[in-house]
Parts: sequence; structure tokens; C-alpha cells
Amino acid sequence: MEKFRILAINPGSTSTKISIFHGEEEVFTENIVHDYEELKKFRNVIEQEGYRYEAILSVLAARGYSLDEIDVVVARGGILRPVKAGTYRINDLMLEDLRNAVAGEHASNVAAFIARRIGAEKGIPVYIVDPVSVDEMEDVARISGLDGIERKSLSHALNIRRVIYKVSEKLGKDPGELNFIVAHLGGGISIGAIRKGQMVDVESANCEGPFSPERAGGLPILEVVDFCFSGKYTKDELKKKLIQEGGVYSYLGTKDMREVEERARSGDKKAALILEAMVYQIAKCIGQMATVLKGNVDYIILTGGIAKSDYISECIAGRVKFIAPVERVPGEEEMKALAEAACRVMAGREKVLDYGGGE
Ligand SMILES: Nc1ncnc2c1ncn2[C@@H]1O[C@H](COP(=O)(O)OP(=O)(O)OP(=O)(O)O)[C@@H](O)[C@H]1O
Ligand SMILES: CCCC(=O)O
Repeated sequence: MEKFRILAINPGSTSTKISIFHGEEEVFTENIVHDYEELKKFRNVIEQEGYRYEAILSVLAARGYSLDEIDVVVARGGILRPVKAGTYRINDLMLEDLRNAVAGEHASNVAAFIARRIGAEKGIPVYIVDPVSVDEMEDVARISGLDGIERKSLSHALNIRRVIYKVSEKLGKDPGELNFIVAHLGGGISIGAIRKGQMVDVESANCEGPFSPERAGGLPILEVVDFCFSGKYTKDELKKKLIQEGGVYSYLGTKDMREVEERARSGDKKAALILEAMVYQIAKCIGQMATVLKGNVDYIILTGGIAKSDYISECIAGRVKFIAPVERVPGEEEMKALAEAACRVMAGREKVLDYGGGE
């Protein structure tokens, strides 16, 4: 089987992760940490295309790689209009939607621009995979409780889908026959109910659900209204407060859960309470998702950076293991998920989808 050389690109708010894969074999991964002061000079994430592109070229050069050796570029998909899961060609409509942030701002919105630039320069195929806006929700899950506001499917879909396949493989089972609740526990948190391969409902701390290290999650709505009209904040400041400076950060001034755990262990009562509250809200949301699946849950999976913590994972498992066995996939496997999708597509094992502005 031909082994294609793959460049995978995954931008985060302050860094860009890149990997070179040779077929499904990882050659290297590097997390390029950007100078925050430099990033702040750009009005939005799309304007960072050139800056991040140059940073990628420098790292590749330092590693002895040139873009001439790459056969395919695959990037994390941003917040597009709702789409089904899969691998997409990067087309003009997609770039326009990302530029206009039609469905919201997210660091990964810039990925398609960088990939497309490299593709155009080198004449190689470029794709995005399982974007944040993968939407397989059932209609009943879309109703919010107020006409005019619809619940949205926004999640760490790339990693969630990858860990489902990984756990199913480990168990020697077909993911299409199992029901999962997956909690991606990172800087942001997404908790999804997956029925036989379809993510029928999901909550993300971007808009609702448990608070995360940096996001507020669901809040008492009338108090949010007062907050918005307090005159203290502009719209952008409010969004920043809820998405980048909310959650654990708003209480404790850190987004690092290792530090929070350490502080709690050393007797900091406030840190202990906030940590317990985050665990409580995560477990509560997992419980909600169990009702979505009518109790037919085969496995609960904890994944993301926070799932590296034995203590936090055990606290969550202690509250939810009565629902189903808890499996852990610490960290995230987004780069591997991107590379595997590129392999499937290049080998003709997966059909590439066209982004058409919604299903
Ligand atoms: N060993 C650990 N124990 C506890 N928390 C950890 C550990 N390692 C990382 N974390 C926490 O995980 C969080 C970051 O997770 P991760 O690296 O998955 O997030 P990210 O990539 O920045 O964001 P996202 O997952 O939302 O895309 C941080 O709060 C970090 O402190
Ligand atoms: C919007 C879901 C993904 C994230 O929180 O970053």
C-alpha cells in the first residue's frame, strides 16, 4: 500500500499543532507556541493565516522538511454551518463562511486557509475533517425552550469520533452497534450521547453544559441578562469573559487543572470547592446524556487533557459508573484522527464530501 506523506494542521487559541505522518505512522508532532502579544495584533483568527503559515514553514525547515515532500494536507475544521461527520474538500463557500464566522469564532477557523494556501502553492489535495460543527442531533434535541433560539451541535467532534473507534477496537466491537457517552475534558468541554455511531445530542461549555477550565458553560439566564446590560462590558468583552476567562479561570485565576488539583490537595478550600463543582457538573451532564440514550449506555469515555488526572477521572467515575463502565482515553488524538482520514481518502476508502453551506 502506498504511504502518503501527510501534513496535519490543528490550530489552537495560542498555538498551532502540526504533524507529519508517513501513512498512519507518525514521523513527528510539534506544538508551535505563538507569541501571544503577536497574536493579539490581529483583529481575528483568520488574519493570523500568514503568521501561522510562516511559523509552520520554519518548524518544518528546522526538522529538515520541505512542503515539496508533502502529498496531502489535512486540517481541523472550524465552526462551519451544521454538517455531517466526514472529510471535506476545502471550497470557496467554506472559506467565505469561516471568514465571516457565520457560525462563530474558533481558533480552528484559520486551519482551512493555511491548508488551502499550501495546496494552491504545491498543487496537492487539502481537506478538513469532522469540524467543530458536525451535527447529527435529533430534532427533539434542537429545541431550546425559547422560539428563535436553537440549540447547536458544537463539539470536539474530531477527538470524540476518534476515541469511539479506538475504544470499540480495543473491545473488539463495532462502534455502529454500541451506545456511548463521551466527555471530552479539555480547555473546553463537550459531552455527547452517541447512539450506534450517531452523536444524537451534545453539550459544549461554549454555550451550555458544565463549566470548563476557561468556559462558563450554562448560566442562570436572567442574571446573564443583567450582566449584559450592566454597562460594564462591550459585546466582545462579554464573549471573552464567558469563553476565555470563564469557568475555573474566573474563580481561581488559572486554567491549569494540575495547579487546581495541587492547590486543593494543599488545603486551598476554594480550589477544592471549584474542582468538586466542575466534577459535579460534568457528572450531571453525563447523567443527562444517559436519559437521551434511555439508559442504554454501553460505555462512558473520559478523554481530553483533564482525563490524564487519575484523581479527577476517579471523582467523575465515582458519580457515573452506576450508569455504565467508564473507559479513559487521556489527552486527545486529533492529529492521528486527521492523518487517518487523509489515508482513507487518498487510498479511496472514504468518499470526500463537498461543503454546501449546510445539509
Ligand atoms: N495531568 C493532568 N492532570 C490534570 N489536568 C491536566 C493534566 N494535563 C493537562 N491537564 C489539563 O487539561 C486542560 C487542557 O486540556 P487539552 O490539552 O485537551 O486542551 P486544549 O487542547 O487546550 O483545549 P481543547 O481540548 O478544549 O481543544 C488544562 O486545563 C490542563 O491543565
Ligand atoms: C465548541 C466546541 C469545541 C471547543 O470548546 O473548543
